[in-house]
Formats: sequence, structure tokens, C-alpha cells
Amino acid sequence: MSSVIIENITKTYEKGIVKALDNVSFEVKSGELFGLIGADGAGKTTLFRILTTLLIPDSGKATVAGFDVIKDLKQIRQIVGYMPGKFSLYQDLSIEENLNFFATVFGTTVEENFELIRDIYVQIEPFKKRLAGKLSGGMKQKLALCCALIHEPKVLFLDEPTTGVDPVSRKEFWEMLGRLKERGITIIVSTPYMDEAKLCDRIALIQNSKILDVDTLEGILTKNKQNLFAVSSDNMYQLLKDLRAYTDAVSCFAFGQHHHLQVKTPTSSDEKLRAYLAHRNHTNVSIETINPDIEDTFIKLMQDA
Ligand SMILES: Nc1ncnc2c1ncn2[C@@H]1O[C@H](COP(=O)(O)OP(=O)(O)OP(=O)(O)O)[C@@H](O)[C@H]1O
Repeated sequence: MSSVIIENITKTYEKGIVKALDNVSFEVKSGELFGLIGADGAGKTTLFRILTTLLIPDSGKATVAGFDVIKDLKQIRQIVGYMPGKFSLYQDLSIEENLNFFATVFGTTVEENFELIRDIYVQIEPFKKRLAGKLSGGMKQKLALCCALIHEPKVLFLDEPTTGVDPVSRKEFWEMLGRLKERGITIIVSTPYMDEAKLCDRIALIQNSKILDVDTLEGILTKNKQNLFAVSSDNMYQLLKDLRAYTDAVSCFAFGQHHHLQVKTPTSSDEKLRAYLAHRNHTNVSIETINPDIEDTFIKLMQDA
């Protein structure tokens, strides 16, 4: 059963000049941990605001747990938890006060739903008198998650919860999401970090207001096979230019210590490429055939779009 259904949602700002969502459609199944992956400005926050009834789309239809995001906003607000990317906490209230405040707004108490947040809350409880404004990034993130959970939502929307958070806290956060999923909560989480795709049941890739693909990570990688070489030499700057000018090149991008070169021919030999680079006076050349990862695939989908 689908928990969230999005059909042809379009949203613009500034009298139609800025397109934030362009005919977006996909479904999230009940109990899924679903990732919305895309760079800054792709449209993730706009979609979350529409699904949590804070914004009205220009056109299209969406339902959350069967409720319509325009007609049934009261019901939706009772059953969703939303952790916005920014400003979800009252900085001059303490941990304890923030939590009590959010519980009261939803007509519940911290005690009533404590079991749901216990795991997360025990980690910040020693600091419960501290003002939210004085907490570290990781602690703020845990408190914000507790506040989004305190009314026991059926569907949880988390907008870039791990942006700007250290790697250890990021890992812990995803482990917490795994435990919440086991309790049957549908979770939709947005992130600009491609490596977090592997932690989701399914993902939607979003770029420039459009959905590029929706599937499992494996599904997306399998559908978008490409012939790739990881190439390096002593002169990486010139190498990028030369690889882009290579006759068999489709595209080439810098990836850390290597450039990833996509070639047209499946049987393209590295010998031919090696000879070409030698002719261009490159030294210390390394060429390796590699399988594309999610970042390579995202770039390919962007080019195909
Ligand atoms: N209130 C607004 N007025 C005008 N343009 C806006 C507004 N909110 C968002 N936009 C624009 O809409 C597009 C999508 O923005 P959105 O915030 O939804 O993306 P995002 O993927 O969440 O990125 P970010 O993490 O930077 O917020 C961007 O071009 C953004 O500049």
C-alpha cells in the first residue's frame, strides 16, 4: 500500500519565473525508508512543504496516508512529523522545554509517547536544561527528531537532517532511522549526500525541479550501465581537457584523485586510450575500468535529461 502519492505536482515562485517542481510524480510505500536525493535548489524543501500542507502546489495532486494535501490539511498535520532543514527548534528554550512545547501543540505529553523517542532522548537527556541554541549540530539534530516524533506520526518527513553534521553523528542518525522504520513509520528523508542512497529502501533522484528516476539503488545502477574508466596522470588539469577531447569520450568529470571517463564503445580498450594519452605527453598514467556508482549515474541521468 502507498503511504504518499504524488501526481504531477508543479510549483513555481515569483509569479511563475522560478520553477521549483516540474510535473513531479512518485509514490512512497507504507513503511518504506525513502530517500529524496538532490543538490541545493533541486526542489526538495518545496516538495516537503507541500506534503506537510505548508505550501499549496500550482497544479497536481498529492495524498499522505490517504488524505489530500489541500483538502485534508488538519488530518495530515496530526499524522505527519516534519523536521525542517532549518529553524525547527526554539533556540531560547531548553531541550526539555522544546520537547514539552511540541508535545503540547499536538495535545499529547512527552510521557505518553516516550517509548518512541527513548533511544534518541537518552543521548541528550544529560543536557536537558541546556538551551537549544547552545547545543552542538548533532545534538540539535537529535532534539529536532525527538520533537518531530513526539506525537507518534505515521509519516515522518526529514529535510536534510544530516547536512553539516559530523560523520559519526550522521552514522548514528541513520541507525536511529532504521530503528524507527522497524516500528512501521514511513520515513521520507532528503539529502544532498549521494552515499546515503544505499541506506534507503528506494530513492528518487531530483535535479532542477525534475525527478530523474525512482527505484532501488541497485535498480538505478543496473538500468544505467555505462562504460567507465578511472584515469589519472601527473597533470590532472590537462588530463581532464584531453580526456574530454578523446574521440570515444561521452563525458569526463573530476572525481577525487581520478577523472571518470565515460566512453561510447563497450569494448573500448585502455590500450587505445593509453596510446592517446602518451601522444599527448602525459606521464605516470593510470587507467582502470570501473563500475559506475550513484554519483556517476546521477551525472549520466542529468546529461540524458
Ligand atoms: N520562497 C521562495 N521564493 C522564491 N524562490 C524560491 C523560494 N523557495 C525556494 N525557491 C527556489 O525554488 C527552487 C527549489 O528550492 P528548494 O528550497 O525547494 O530546493 P532544495 O532542494 O530544498 O534546496 P535547498 O537545500 O537549497 O533548500 C530553488 O531555485 C530556490 O531558489
